Amino acid sequence: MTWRSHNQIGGAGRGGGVRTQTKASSSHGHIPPPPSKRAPRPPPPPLRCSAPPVAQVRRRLDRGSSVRALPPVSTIDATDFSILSEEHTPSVTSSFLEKKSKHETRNLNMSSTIGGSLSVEFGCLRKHEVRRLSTRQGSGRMLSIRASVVSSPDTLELSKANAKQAEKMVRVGVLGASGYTGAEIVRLLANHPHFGITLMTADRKAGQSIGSVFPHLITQDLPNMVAVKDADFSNVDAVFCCLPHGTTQEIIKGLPKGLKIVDLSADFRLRDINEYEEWYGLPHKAPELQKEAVYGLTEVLRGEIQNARLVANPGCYPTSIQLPLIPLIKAHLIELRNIIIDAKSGVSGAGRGAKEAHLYTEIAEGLHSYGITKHRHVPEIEQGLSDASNSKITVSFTPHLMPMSRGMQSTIYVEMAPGVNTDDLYEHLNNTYQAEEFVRLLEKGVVPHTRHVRGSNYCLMNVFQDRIPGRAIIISVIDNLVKGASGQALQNLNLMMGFPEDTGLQYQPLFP
Ligand SMILES: NC(=O)C1=CN([C@@H]2O[C@H](COP(=O)(O)OP(=O)(O)OC[C@H]3O[C@@H](n4cnc5c(N)ncnc54)[C@H](OP(=O)(O)O)[C@@H]3O)[C@@H](O)[C@H]2O)C=CC1
Ligand SMILES: CC(=O)N[C@@H](CCC(=O)OP(=O)(O)O)C(=O)O
Repeated sequence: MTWRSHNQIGGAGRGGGVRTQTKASSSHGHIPPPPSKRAPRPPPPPLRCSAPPVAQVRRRLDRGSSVRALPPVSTIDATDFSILSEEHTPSVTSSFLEKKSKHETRNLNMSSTIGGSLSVEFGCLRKHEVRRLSTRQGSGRMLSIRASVVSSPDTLELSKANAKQAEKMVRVGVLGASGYTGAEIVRLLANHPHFGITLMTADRKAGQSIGSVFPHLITQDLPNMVAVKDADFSNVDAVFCCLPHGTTQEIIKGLPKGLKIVDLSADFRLRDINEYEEWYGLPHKAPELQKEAVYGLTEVLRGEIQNARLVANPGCYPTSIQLPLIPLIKAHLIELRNIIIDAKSGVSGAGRGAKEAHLYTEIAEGLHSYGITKHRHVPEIEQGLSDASNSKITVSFTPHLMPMSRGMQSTIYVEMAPGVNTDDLYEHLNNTYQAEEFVRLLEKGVVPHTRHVRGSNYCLMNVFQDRIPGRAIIISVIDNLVKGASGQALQNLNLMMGFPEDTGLQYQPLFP
């Protein structure tokens, strides 16, 4: 019996899934693993940056005695767990376990609440990666384990693996670290096991420390921000470019050619540079790089992103809109005409720079429509939808500013194809995204709200029947700064560097 795991549902992380297995109890309460689990395993392949994770650790939980870590079957940072809390319902006993300090014993008294016997196999845990998995035992009891991995001091294999990991640390530059998306990159990388920030740039705030610009990041021991012109890229393997559009093309053109780049601006998103010039009112200054750029809508273009050097990270509105619409268009479930999109954004979507339209007095206590018929995300949305249909699609799109700091909702009105109903749309989206970590269809009838994704990389969506026959309403929500910007950018750089795409992104939403 297998359970859905982060890696199994995480796309590029599929290389190693977290699996759990339950077993019936023996008279001693000690159940040997099934024969297939006991067969000698081949020696572990070496850890490589570009390889999917290989480490596995197997633990066996025995009735009333202990949680025992079996010897690592491969190079692994092993850790232990202690009971964090227990929850009881008439049919379910849940034990929430958490990692013990790395110097504590591996034998933990599990108490009788666990019952039965359980073998839990964690695939591919990486240092500092946090996973949660649940398994229902034969008795109907539920065991939930929240695990993270730290260095285990007691195996030689382990320290070798750690040394290899350290060698492979990716040195990351954040250009525009004093802005909202740059700060969000710094926050996300604080828990990334393989990416370390070696360079940060700013413009007006050049020369300042991260703690002075963003006190919430004071705990991060990072270099001071420098102006781009003073940046030393000799210590950098990859950059997140979090700069305003228009300034980005020339800066990226001047970067060393060996760098991997994820550009969060709009400068490389439109394949047609004439279209860029028309919608952005600027000449394109790096058309040759435009040809190389890969559009970074991760769940749709994962294969191309993996091999890219320069990724154009999608805009926040286009992300929330294309994720539900592209699969429906590809499957011919909706008509290509009369797609109407009503979208709302938190004010952080506009960046940190002071603008009159974004003053508290302009934003609070009201709703602010803008960019009607001419928002610069229209060509980006239409490019993605047209690619999906192999024909030119046009949409009606109206964005709004909401009196909230972060969050984005797109409410999308579509006509269904003849003979198609909302159950068909639901089933198709469900099938499309069931293996994805970060895109989730809610249960039927449940309404996605921006508060359900705050601070996380999730896109939640659902489909509703309109009162007008043949029409459906799709609601999609993201956090504009995470899945709409820095989170998706990190997902992409993970892929480009050969790591599971969810690395460093396992944040649950902050609620309430
Ligand atoms: N905010 C969002 O939700 C999203 C933003 N994006 C895009 O990501 C990019 C960054 O956005 P965001 O972080 O919100 O923007 P901010 O305005 O908050 O930050 C901009 C950053 O760029 C620096 N900067 C400004 N002008 C220059 C320049 N001429 N040369 C070098 N550095 C400069 C700023 O430095 P300093 O502070 O020192 O002046 C700051 O670090 C933009 O292209 C934006 O459109 C994409 C998706 C969503
Ligand atoms: C609320 C707000 O102002 N949002 C921005 C879009 C944010 C975004 O995705 O920007 P890029 O396309 O530049 O990356 C806007 O409407 O221009």
